[in-house]
Amino acid sequence: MSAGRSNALRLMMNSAPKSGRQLIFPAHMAEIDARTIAGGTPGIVLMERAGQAVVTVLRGIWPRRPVLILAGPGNNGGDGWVIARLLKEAGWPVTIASDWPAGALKGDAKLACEASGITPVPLEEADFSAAPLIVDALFGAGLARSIEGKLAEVLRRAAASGGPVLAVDLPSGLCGTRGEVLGDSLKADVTVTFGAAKPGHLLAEGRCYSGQLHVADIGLDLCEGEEDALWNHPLLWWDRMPLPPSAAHKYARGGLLVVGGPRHQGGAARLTAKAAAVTGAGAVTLAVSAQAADIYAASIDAIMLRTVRDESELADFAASDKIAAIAIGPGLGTDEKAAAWLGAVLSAGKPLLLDADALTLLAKRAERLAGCPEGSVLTPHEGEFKRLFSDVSGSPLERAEEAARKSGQTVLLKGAATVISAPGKTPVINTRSSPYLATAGSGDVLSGIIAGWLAQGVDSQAAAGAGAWMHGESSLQYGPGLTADTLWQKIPNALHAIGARTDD
Ligand SMILES: NC(=O)C1=CN([C@@H]2O[C@H](COP(=O)(O)OP(=O)(O)OC[C@H]3O[C@@H](n4cnc5c(N)ncnc54)[C@H](O)[C@@H]3O)[C@@H](O)[C@H]2O)[C@H](O)CC1
Ligand SMILES: [K+]
Repeated sequence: MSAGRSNALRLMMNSAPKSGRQLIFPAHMAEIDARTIAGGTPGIVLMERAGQAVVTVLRGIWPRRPVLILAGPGNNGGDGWVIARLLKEAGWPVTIASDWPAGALKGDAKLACEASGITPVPLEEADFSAAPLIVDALFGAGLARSIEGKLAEVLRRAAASGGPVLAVDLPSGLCGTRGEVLGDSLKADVTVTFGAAKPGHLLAEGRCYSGQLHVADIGLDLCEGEEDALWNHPLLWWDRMPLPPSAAHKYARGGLLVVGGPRHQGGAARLTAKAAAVTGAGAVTLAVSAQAADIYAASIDAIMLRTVRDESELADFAASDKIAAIAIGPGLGTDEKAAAWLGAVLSAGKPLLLDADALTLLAKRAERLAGCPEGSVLTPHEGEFKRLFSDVSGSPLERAEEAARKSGQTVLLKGAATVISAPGKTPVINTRSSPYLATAGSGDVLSGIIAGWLAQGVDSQAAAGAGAWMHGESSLQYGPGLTADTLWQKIPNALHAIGARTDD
């Protein structure tokens, strides 16, 4: 990416540089914390900065009001004690509820507690009746087991109070690695985390429990490239996307073959083809059988239609110079003919976008997965994933990574947070999306966007990352009333949003 393009993008997206997209597991963050302390920054200084960062966010959102801080036995609780002291110094009415007074604390947390000069009330006596602003500093990165008993009870009382909640680092009870709630947790309106977001803030229940996420820089010794995952953003892939040269020719901008299926399923492949064309593939051709051709022809304008007699004619066309990539699966069907057509495109050696029925067919004949051309993308939802990789378990992040390793391809596992994993590469988590995307045909549009980039020569990981982000951005631009029929019309808005203009 030229410096101009990069800077323009940063300005346009109002975003931090790429390092701001790092995701770090809690256990890894503890190592970074220890490294930073060993490098000469005392732990109490980090805790002071963490507390100060929380107070800055808190005061930027809420005017002065009663605050109830729930403080735990470890350093998350220590942050809570720093926050209590700083708010008290600023004249805020602060109560701290904790079963761990100074005598029960160790290290920096003990220092922070002693410096506050505040005596805590036991958690059981925490008074939520006035719906105070609740600061959840019970457990953070050190959560080691399920929250149960009277700790779960205090979280339930806090939730029932109706007061707003700010979580320190992680909502207590939320697993920062997998995003699952262990026992019980407290939904936060705002979460302030330190150094980098954790995968658990985004995966599974994490997004819903974390609320608005703020990442505070507290001077941790965090290196570029040591992240466990990346949070999807155009900064991760935009420099790998082509913009059309001034003298562009349609085939030079990428020929895409979309394989259609039977008459009654025609809509899916058409949506894929339209989305690919809008994404910038210069020439999109739908290949269909003679029996289905009239149905397909009825509602495509800029898409070319090619009637093929059988799999050998399809294989010849797929292998031709005009085709740079192939999308297959949406509306393909799962009968013998569909299986034969899938076999025909597998043999062409072009990057494939494999979705829907193509994944179902591959699950039935696992040896075919090994025959997929390098640089292909698989886009399973949970059900398709289970059929295709029945022996792979774990969190979405772990499963996508294992599936990418096994298949040798880029795997995009769809979900509330979509995970993209390419063999040997850092996985990417996409949360740019809207719930309105949960509608029939929306996946066909995603396939089209990814295939549109593959046809333009973009590598599979970048194509999948861009696909997930643009699909989500298009849905956000659309808002309520979204249907997959017209979602592709918002793809240009998504391109504009990321600054996809040719340079003057
Ligand atoms: N580098 C940073 O990000 C910084 C983080 N800070 C804060 O420190 C916490 C992590 O502190 P740690 O002491 O490691 O863990 P916790 O405070 O989260 O909890 C450990 C404590 O809790 C007990 N425990 C764990 N799970 C349970 C449970 N389910 N029920 C009961 N008790 C439990 C465990 O035995 C320990 O006693 C991080 O989140 C940040 O908030 C620093 O302040 C700045 C640098
Ligand atoms: K917490």
